Amino acid sequence: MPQDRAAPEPARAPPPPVTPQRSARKERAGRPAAPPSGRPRPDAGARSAARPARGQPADARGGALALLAALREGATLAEAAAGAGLGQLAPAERARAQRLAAATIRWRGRSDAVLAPLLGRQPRAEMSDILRLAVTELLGLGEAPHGVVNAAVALARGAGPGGRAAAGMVNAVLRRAAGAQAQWDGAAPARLPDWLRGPVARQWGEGVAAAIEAAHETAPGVDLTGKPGAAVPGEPLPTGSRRLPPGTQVTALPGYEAGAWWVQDAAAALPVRLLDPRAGERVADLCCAPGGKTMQLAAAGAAVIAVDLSEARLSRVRANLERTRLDAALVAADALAWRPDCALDAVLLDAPCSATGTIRRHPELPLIRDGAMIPDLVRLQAAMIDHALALLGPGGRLVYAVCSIHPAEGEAQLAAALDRHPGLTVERPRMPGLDPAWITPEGAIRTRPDHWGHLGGLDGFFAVRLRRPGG
Ligand SMILES: C[S@@+](CC[C@H](N)C(=O)[O-])C[C@H]1O[C@@H](n2cnc3c(N)ncnc32)[C@H](O)[C@@H]1O
Repeated sequence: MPQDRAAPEPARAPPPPVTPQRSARKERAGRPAAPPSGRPRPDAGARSAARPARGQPADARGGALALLAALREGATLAEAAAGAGLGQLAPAERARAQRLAAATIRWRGRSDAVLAPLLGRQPRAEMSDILRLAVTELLGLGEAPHGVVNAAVALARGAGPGGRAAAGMVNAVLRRAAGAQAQWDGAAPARLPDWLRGPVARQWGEGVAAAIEAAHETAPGVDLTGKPGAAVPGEPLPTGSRRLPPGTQVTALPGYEAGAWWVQDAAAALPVRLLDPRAGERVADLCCAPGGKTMQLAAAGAAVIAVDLSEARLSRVRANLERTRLDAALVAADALAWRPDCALDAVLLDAPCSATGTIRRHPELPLIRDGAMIPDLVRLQAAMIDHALALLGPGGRLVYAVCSIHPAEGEAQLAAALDRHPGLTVERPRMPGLDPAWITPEGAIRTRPDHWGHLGGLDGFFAVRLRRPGG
């Protein structure tokens, strides 16, 4: 993502887990983890765009184009960057390539508005990417026109058959685009895709849909959650998290080595605060990786069983627990098949979802998803809620959460769960710092990317605390 950091534990999974993952994977006995383990920054100066050798990007611009090409094949930016897309680029160039690609996607509404009147007909995809990247650099990042235009022309020339002919068009279009700052500034942000915009606008109105689109143009800051009493760097946020500027390198900050805190969006930190775990309580974190919420639960002193389907992703939970010297029993299992040996006091279900609340950090998501997965996700979430409730003792509590702004995964999911489970009650949030406007009429927490605009926004999340009857 645009952040130039060796993200050791992002709050959310880098590739948004939009596909329901279920398999008849054999349950493995839990064992305790080993005890003590942006707005994209303007880049200085245009650099030369060397021609890629044998398909490998030669510099950050070539890398950005390789990432944009991978998105057309359905990859996320993180997947593309982790794969072969960036070839042998040095770390600083890789980071710059990622920032450029993310900025190009984030601001595509503006670059398309600038380019549309300058183009006779739509160029092929590679040329469109070269043009959008260059317009983003010129008008979004304020880079020097001659360097940006020369680099784009060189990239166009090297872009396969027809490249030499297209280079003339790229040159002419960009020389005119360089003077279109007013069109850029006045353009609308990229629209949400219809499959998401429709439900969002029906739930909260056209104005909110537009505000969310505007919020998606801003790269998120880096939020930290600390252990109780720990000194945590960054500006304090009302809900207890701390915020650092986008792109902050966290590994050099005080407290990193000591494991005093971890990276977690302020919205992602709310579900565990809503659950309010107590020392000694038996709590399951049913979809735990990469472990931001597991660490919160463990730091509160709960006896945590952290379950995830993916062994590979569980290894990140293990590494995070080691660094923070926190403890949880890790279980690789399908949450729908897993059962503890005795009833639980509480369950945190941070369910697989469309991840549409995280478009600020995954700006490519609207380009690579078509909404077809929503019904399957809703069915999986409902089955997980039912199973999670069955794991609780009488009076036990369940927090259901999703990093989604699709109401089918949040508000409608809650209504359906209450219909299926007579006697189940919603417990309204009582945490400090919560904006009362985020509490729904039913008593759930609903954050959206357009909230906290004055503080830099936060992810879209839905979280609700449910209590089983009895106890
Ligand atoms: C939204 S992420 C969880 C983020 C995590 N709670 C955190 O705060 O760091 C969803 C997780 O659900 C896991 N998952 C998906 N299907 C699952 C299933 N059937 N059983 C258990 N875990 C599952 C995925 O591997 C992914 O790690």
